[in-house]
Amino acid sequence: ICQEENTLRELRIFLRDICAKLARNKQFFMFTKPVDVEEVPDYLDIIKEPMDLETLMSKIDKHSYICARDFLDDIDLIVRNALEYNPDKSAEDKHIRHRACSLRDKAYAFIKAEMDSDFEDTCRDIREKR
Ligand SMILES: CC(=O)c1nc(NC(=O)[C@H]2CNCCN2)sc1-c1cc(O)cc(O)c1
Repeated sequence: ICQEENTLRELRIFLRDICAKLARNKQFFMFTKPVDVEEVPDYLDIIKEPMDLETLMSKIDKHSYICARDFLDDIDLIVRNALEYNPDKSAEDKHIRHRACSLRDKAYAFIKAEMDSDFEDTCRDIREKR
């Protein structure tokens, strides 16, 4: 169990670093905080499960993720929400969809580049046992 806690601590450190790098990227500014209903009044009528990078970071601290897959599922939620809320052919919607796809690709690339697969396998085993 102690070894498991060490593994999960290492995972949290790793995920915080990735989350911080994504949040620092100016391109992803609109994904960094919960959508402000003042700015975007109809957002919660369309998007039932909002997600953003600040919420992701607080979920790391609450030990919500025990493998990279769970973290990437919330990244995918940010992306899915942006694609659903911005479906139009307009330049603005296309731009936001492009940024969302770029966020997903960068997140997956960071995980792949910095996480060796047997570390993720170890995390998956811990998840299976819980
Ligand atoms: C994150 C997101 O999905 C988002 N989408 C928007 N789309 C639009 O405004 C499109 C929708 N189609 C019609 C033309 N306007 S604004 C917006 C947003 C931007 C911010 O600076 C902060 C924030 O919290 C949310």
